[in-house]
Amino acid sequence: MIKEDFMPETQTNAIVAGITRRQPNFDYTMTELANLAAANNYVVVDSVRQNADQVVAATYFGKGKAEELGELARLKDAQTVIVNDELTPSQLRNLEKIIGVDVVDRTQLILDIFGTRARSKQAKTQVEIAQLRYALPRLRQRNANFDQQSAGTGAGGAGLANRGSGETQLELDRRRLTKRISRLKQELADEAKDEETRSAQRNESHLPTVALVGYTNAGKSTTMNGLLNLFAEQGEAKNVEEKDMLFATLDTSVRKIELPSNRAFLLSDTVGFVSKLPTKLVDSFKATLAEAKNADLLLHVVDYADPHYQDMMAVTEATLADIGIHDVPTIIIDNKADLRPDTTYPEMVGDSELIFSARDQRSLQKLAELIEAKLFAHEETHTYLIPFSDGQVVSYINDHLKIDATEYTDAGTRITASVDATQAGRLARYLDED
Ligand SMILES: Nc1nc2c(ncn2[C@@H]2O[C@H](COP(=O)(O)OP(=O)(O)OP(=O)(O)O)[C@@H](O)[C@H]2O)c(=O)[nH]1
Ligand SMILES: [Mg+2]
Repeated sequence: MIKEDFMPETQTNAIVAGITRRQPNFDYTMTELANLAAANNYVVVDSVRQNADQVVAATYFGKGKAEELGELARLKDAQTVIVNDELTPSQLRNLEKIIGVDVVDRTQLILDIFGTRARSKQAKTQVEIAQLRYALPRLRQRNANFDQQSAGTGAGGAGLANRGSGETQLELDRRRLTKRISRLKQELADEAKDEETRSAQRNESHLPTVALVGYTNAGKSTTMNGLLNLFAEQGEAKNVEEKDMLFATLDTSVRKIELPSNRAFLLSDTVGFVSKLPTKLVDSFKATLAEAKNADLLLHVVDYADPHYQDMMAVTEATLADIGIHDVPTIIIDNKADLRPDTTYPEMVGDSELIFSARDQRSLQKLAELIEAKLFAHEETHTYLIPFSDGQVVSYINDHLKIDATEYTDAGTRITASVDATQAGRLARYLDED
């Protein structure tokens, strides 16, 4: 298990604040904002909302509300106000002036969490690009009160902020930042090319691919590990990290799963989603999410024990659509059923949804069966007669196909097996349909 190395000496009190336009999931996005804040080591001391049909262009909140927030911050000893949306640079600056404490928007908060969690070079680069793109238009504004920035909000390129004064210095900073963004993008593109090659090599046997997707902390990594522990080949069983925290996984891991029937597929685990995931971040993580895009089957893991699970599902579906993932067959996994009272599991709901617990062997078995049924639904069963002289064909079948029967006859080995279209073509000349 990887140790958290982000532990500020002092915790910062924060107030979370949002504008509701009476959208149905508003309460939920505020709860989530508080969770995101907690994940960033803020202590949330209050939650404030304003009902409004639209935001005020200059200050986001109305002036009265902003002043109220300032008073509340002093009353509650909060050093930061966290806003439930991405603010424009000028809204951020104006609000800070009125409120008198640091203002952090939802985007900054999520970027900070990703910054803390990123381990691999690719994840770090992806997060840094998103952070720099966020910081670029805010360079001047954030500079105005740079000295007041608290440590907890420093990930947005504060180190690159303009410390000098005057237009020239600012221009210089901007140029330096822009240059760094394009260099990082180039690095990422080069890596993506390598990754493509690697993934092609990994899948030279054209195994079907299955991708875990879903909300952060839903149990994707735990499901991956459960399947690995039951079905992975020796040496392929290296577990991924599972942890009770938001965005534990930022990289994509791919493992081979070998089913008892002899069939195999590649399973990938990747970064989770959250509502209003900043588009810059989604953009940056396109390479990481490519596995899901190219998958034959998606496993949409849902935290079925969370009262907001339906909101979370909607967010996941919207994010997938955003990334351009449409029409991939999907199994919905209602996970953590063990935490729900009076819930029976494993149990199917219709033919593509499974009430499940990643900590339960029978659930994992059932999931494996379901995946197998979905992936290989298009297969046909044929009987082949292979002469003894073609022993390598028998080996191929034994290694790659699901076999229903084997019989040794005078003319050769008679095997009944399931094949997909390609395999059917390859084996056509051995067909023995008497
Ligand atoms: N009780 C219970 N806990 C579970 C189950 N599945 C996962 N968990 C726990 O939920 C937490 C999150 O699990 P992960 O597998 O790390 O979640 P994830 O979807 O990979 O999350 P991210 O990588 O952050 O997106 C961990 O503490 C798991 O032990 C389950 O079926 N039952
Ligand atoms: Mg994970």
